[in-house]
Amino acid sequence: MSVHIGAKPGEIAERVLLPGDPMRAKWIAETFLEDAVCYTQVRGMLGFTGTWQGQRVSVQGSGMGMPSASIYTHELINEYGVKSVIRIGSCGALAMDLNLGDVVAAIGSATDSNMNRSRFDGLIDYAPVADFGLLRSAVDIAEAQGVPIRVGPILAADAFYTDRPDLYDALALYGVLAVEMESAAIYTIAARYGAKALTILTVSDHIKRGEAMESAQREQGFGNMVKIGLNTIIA
Ligand SMILES: Nc1nc(Cl)c2ncn([C@@H]3O[C@H](CO)[C@@H](O)[C@H]3O)c2n1
Repeated sequence: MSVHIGAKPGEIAERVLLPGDPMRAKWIAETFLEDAVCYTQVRGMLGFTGTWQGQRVSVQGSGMGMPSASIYTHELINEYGVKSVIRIGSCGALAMDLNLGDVVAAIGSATDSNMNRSRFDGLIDYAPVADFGLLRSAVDIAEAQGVPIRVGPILAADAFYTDRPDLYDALALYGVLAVEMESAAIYTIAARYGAKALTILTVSDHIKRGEAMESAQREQGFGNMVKIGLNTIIA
């Protein structure tokens, strides 16, 4: 086992979906995977391995925020030989032409986190980006599933509650579609250690319009995203 994941070698598939919420990892495993087995309950951050269309896939909770997501991404790749990760989660929309329930694929991820700045002594703004092959597959698969998918840059923020909504307005002028809290770390660590990464999100809130999804809507909306994620990671 690694410091934060209680799996034995070989118990985690090379392809891993990363929801932030461990209870959503459980829901995905129980709803979509065949023969799902829980391989870790360390700190309540559940992980499961099963099969999707006959292919081994794992689903691992990452927790909220880049420090937590960094720990799980690092250990999955470096201790368990994971080759590709797809974050699936929720986001708050900034773009006015996005609506609740829309699906977004993050081509890149701006961040206010210091985690990347400190990697380069604050001298270089590293650009965390998605793996192109996973992104292309996700777009093709989403279209085949009849689910429109919006591709663009997002913001991975350290704070959920911000005092600076004016900065979000400025980012929207540069085409930033939405806000979440993990993608920049997942992209950076996957690139650093030679794995592929993608983030697919469902718009659960509209920050500018002050709208939020009802919980029932969330489950249905997330189902489309999960299927896109599963079909993409085995493609
Ligand atoms: N900053 C932020 N803002 C909004 Cl409006 C969000 N909507 C969903 N999330 C995601 O959901 C969790 C916070 O509820 C985080 O993991 C984050 O990635 C959001 N994170």
